[in-house]
Amino acid sequence: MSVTISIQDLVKKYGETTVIPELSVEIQKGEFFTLLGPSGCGKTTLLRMIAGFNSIEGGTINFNDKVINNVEPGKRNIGMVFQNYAIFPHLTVKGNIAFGLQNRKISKPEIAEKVDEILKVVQIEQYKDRMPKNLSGGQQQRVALARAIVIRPDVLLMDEPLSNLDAKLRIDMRNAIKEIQREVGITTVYVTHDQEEAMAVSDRIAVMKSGVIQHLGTPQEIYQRPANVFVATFIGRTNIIEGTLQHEHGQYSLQMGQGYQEPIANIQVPKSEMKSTLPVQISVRPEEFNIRQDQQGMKATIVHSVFLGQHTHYFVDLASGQRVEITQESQTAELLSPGQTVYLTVKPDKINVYDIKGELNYTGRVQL
Ligand SMILES: Nc1ncnc2c1ncn2[C@@H]1O[C@H](COP(=O)(O)OP(=O)(O)OP(=O)(O)O)[C@@H](O)[C@H]1O
Repeated sequence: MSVTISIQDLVKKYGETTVIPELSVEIQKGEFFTLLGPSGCGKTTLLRMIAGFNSIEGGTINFNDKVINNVEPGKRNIGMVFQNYAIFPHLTVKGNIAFGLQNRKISKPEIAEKVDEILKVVQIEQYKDRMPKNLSGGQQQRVALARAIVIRPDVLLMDEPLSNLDAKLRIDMRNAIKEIQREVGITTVYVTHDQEEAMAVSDRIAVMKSGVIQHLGTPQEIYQRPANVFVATFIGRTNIIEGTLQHEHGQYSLQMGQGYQEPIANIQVPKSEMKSTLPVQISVRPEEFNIRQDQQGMKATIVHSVFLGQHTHYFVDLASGQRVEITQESQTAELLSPGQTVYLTVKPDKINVYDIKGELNYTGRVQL
């Protein structure tokens, strides 16, 4: 029941093209682990390798201590849920869920008991005798999930399971999936390109680009200290601003925009790159700016505002001409008007400073 998945130096090639070059990761027992990244980054390819549907051109996949590279898919004890449900249209809900058990030499009363138990877990007991065509998309997806977990798999693999559902149902279902996964405790690998969905369900996320894991961490770590500019811009919204990092008497300060300099702690620049002035890219999330009227900070001009109830979203031009997005709690004070001059400061501990290529986060833990 439930395994650790260790992936070592895994390589996937299609003909001459390498889609995954030497990927290593360890997915913990019972963990909800998500592969997140843009279309074509190799999420599905990696999931299919874990399932056994794709050949492996190098490296190993282990379930606990056992190498499963050459174990056929049917013998890996895996449950799978796909985007298109893949439930049998000619079987009832019960029939669909029982299907996987009927091949497993389990007695009929025992099958009925297991099916009833799972119907409760995924909360579709009242539909057990219905045909799939008489169910909503969300209910069909619950059937698919029930069918995948009723066999008590060691690993649950899900590939974009919610993408066919409408926006509200997607949110309800992702909460349901998270709850059910927690209840049954199966090691789960989940594929999505939707960063909000990934943040909502995952214990840890691997953000991928071109077959390479760019950042592996908890949703909080990935949001607050993205490893590089690609991750910072892929997860949530952010502003990337050019600036310079000054180093004097062992202290760092950040120059951003005209006339705005802020001492900054927790900076680690590799010795080989250290200069007294280093051009950098700075990532500031919209909610980390302070808008001020007291001439402290970067001078900027309000372009327009969008009132969203609890929050107001401002588009603001810096003196350099760069437009940034700022989210503020809507206060009782009046909205700032287009054309109005304001001053911006940022919370220094919340910003991320990257090398000029955007590849290395000087603010995070980096290898010196
Ligand atoms: N059978 C195949 N033959 C050749 N190339 C393939 C094959 N399957 C996938 N690829 C390529 O491998 C890369 C990774 O594809 P994959 O489907 O794993 O991406 P993905 O991250 O799951 O994308 P999406 O979110 O669009 O499903 C892509 O460049 C794709 O074109």
